Amino acid sequence: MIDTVIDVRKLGLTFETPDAPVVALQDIDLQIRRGEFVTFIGPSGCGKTTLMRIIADLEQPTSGTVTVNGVSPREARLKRAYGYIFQAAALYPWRNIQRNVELPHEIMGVSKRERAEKARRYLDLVGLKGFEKKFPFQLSGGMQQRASIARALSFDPDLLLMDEPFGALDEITRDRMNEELLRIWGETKKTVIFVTHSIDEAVLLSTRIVIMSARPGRIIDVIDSNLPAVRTLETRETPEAQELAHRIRLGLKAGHSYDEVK
Ligand SMILES: Nc1ncnc2c1ncn2[C@@H]1O[C@H](COP(=O)(O)OP(=O)(O)OP(=O)(O)O)[C@@H](O)[C@H]1O
Repeated sequence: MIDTVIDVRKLGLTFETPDAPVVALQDIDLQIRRGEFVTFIGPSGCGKTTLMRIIADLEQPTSGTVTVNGVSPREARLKRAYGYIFQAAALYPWRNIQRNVELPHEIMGVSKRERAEKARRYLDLVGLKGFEKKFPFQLSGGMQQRASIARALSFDPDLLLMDEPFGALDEITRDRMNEELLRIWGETKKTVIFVTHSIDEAVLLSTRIVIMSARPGRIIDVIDSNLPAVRTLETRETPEAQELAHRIRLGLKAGHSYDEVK
């Protein structure tokens, strides 16, 4: 099994627009190993989503190379090598939660019994046991987001791409989701790439923090976390965590971007 899950070299993307070219990403070099939890943090517009979209084959770079598990993003996508979780839960309102999780398996021709079993197992993992028959509108935002996480996990991808998945949630729900995610990550040992605007969230979750600068988006610092592997919400209050948060703040400031970050 290849240990380097993501290998990004000299990556750049310039969008051609009617006014002027927009240099979204420049000279990005990044390697992510199996089992890491890597967070991208930086000001709005620095290219975090674009970088994630290139990894997911939703956008093509204009220079440089990317491999996912040793193959091109396109091949990785066709092999369903990753799960992609967006900021807003993308659930079908006319299907109950269980049938939302089942849908992609249904399209792939998985038997009714097998897909029902999968959906139940992953809904249970994200703490939604007992809510299988509810429709999205009957659930809170956090529960809907957990349902989309269950759907992404149900393929058992080794890699999870999470683009500000908890950005729209209130702080209490967000804390719960952070705990939930720490637990799932601890249990499943997946590689996670996570985008956030929150320094606290980056500190709590990551094994490595990638700080990006304002446009053109570049990596200005990569910080290894020295926090213990097993964490709770209280870990954020430890001196080590405070020190890490401070280092992230300094990194963002060095990129002249701190004022734009919450
Ligand atoms: N299709 C596109 N055409 C032109 N410019 C684009 C396109 N997509 C993104 N951009 C620009 O590229 C830059 C990076 O955008 P991106 O969405 O990746 O930033 P981000 O760091 O994820 O921002 P946020 O934190 O606000 O989500 C921005 O300046 C954006 O306006």
